[in-house]
Amino acid sequence: MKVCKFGGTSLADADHFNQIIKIITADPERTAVVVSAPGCRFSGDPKVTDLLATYAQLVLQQQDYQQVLAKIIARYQAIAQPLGVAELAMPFIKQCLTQLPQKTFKNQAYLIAAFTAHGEYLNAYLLSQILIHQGLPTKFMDPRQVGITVSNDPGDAHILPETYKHLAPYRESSDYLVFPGFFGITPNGEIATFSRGGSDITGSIVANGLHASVYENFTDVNAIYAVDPHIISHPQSIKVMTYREMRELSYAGFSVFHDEALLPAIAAGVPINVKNTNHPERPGTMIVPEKNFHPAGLVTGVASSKGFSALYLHRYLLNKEVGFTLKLLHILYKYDISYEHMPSGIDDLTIIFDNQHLTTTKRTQITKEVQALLHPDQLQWINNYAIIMIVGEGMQLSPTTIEKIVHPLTEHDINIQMINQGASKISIMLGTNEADAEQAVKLIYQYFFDNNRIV
Ligand SMILES: Nc1ncnc2c1ncn2[C@@H]1O[C@H](COP(=O)(O)OP(=O)(O)O)[C@@H](O)[C@H]1O
Ligand SMILES: N[C@@H](CC(=O)OP(=O)(O)O)C(=O)O
Repeated sequence: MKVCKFGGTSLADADHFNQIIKIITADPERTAVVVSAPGCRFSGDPKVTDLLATYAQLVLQQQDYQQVLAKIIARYQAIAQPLGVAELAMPFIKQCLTQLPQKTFKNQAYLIAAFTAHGEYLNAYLLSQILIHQGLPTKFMDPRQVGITVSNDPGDAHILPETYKHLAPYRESSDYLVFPGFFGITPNGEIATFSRGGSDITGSIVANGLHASVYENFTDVNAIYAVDPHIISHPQSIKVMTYREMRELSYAGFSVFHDEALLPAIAAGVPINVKNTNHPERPGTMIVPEKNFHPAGLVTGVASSKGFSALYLHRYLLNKEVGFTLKLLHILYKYDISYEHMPSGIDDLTIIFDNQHLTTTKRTQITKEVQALLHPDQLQWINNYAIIMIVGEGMQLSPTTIEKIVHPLTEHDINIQMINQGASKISIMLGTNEADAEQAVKLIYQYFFDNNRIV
């Protein structure tokens, strides 16, 4: 059995629905399907998930939501009508969407989760109706009935292990199984979503639970490229990469695949194949376990991510002071703040935070407490911080990679604020100003990949 996940752009309109049905029916192994909500049809077109988020906000602010509700219904209508299922599917879709404001939710975060999850929920329902209409035996895999069970974190849920037991009975199914991506049901019966882009996570969970031979992730690009195509046009494709290379690159900005979507597939040893919905005949990128992997070059990919802040602390003899880091971590724990990285030297320590987890109030609280408890000689916040991740299994074999990375940057006067060579030896992380990040990525990419030069 193969699990196919289709992203929002692959489900944006009726033509794309026809295309994905061709893909599903072209291979008898493709029986499990995971769908996102309808995505952008053209540049500037809102994703249904974003329309649903606006709908939720208008309801919370007790403002008129009729216009956005009509837009959401119209997106489903525009798919259902040409595919001949408007009469069959639209009454349920309209009813679900219209009744959302009358439902009661534990708190605002659960309301937002339930509204946004309906993008996937109704799209999976719609695809099921279309497949049934075309005479294909199909089950709509409603997460509530199937038992896709997630933690009590409404917008950032994690899968609970019982889900895999609940999926097991469907392994032998010969029907098409259509799952909505992006959300599950908490033990208390509330809807909770994964973080944005989280339908990739559902695909991986389903691939694990159904013991799939492969997890095919269909999107709108031919492959995972060695660099974000928004930074370099027509970059080199990656043919094969390892799970851990992908994990590091998706964490640092390769938005094509959610960084939390690797774990379930890894746990079950399911290879992932990222493919283009519009060119399914192309091989795409295979993401595989480390064993038996032979790197094609030193570096597999270069990613960058903005939106970080760094707290720099200097204290003479920091290395000799027992408990300094412990006290610091205790302060972060007290204010419920996670950190991303913590490189340190003999007298210095830098902690890098993702701005999404750091409110202005929390920042003020930590600053005061660090000053009061740790008495640093110097404390400085570095704003507009970006990280750049250079990743490659091949880097383990060469002691000179760091020199090759740093050289083009120093030649172009790019100030590197931090260098962190991961314990895994397959990645090197740099910290720069946000303003320099894109240029740095371009220079590193050009050095390692341009003119088909694989170093
Ligand atoms: N290294 C990369 N390789 C391929 N695509 C990338 C990369 N980095 C960012 N992207 C972007 O990811 C997009 C696909 O992800 P996404 O929009 O989430 O697709 P989907 O709607 O199919 O889930 C591509 O269109 C591309 O712009
Ligand atoms: N629709 C959700 C989940 C998702 O994964 O979407 P997509 O596959 O279009 O990235 C979102 O927009 O976040």
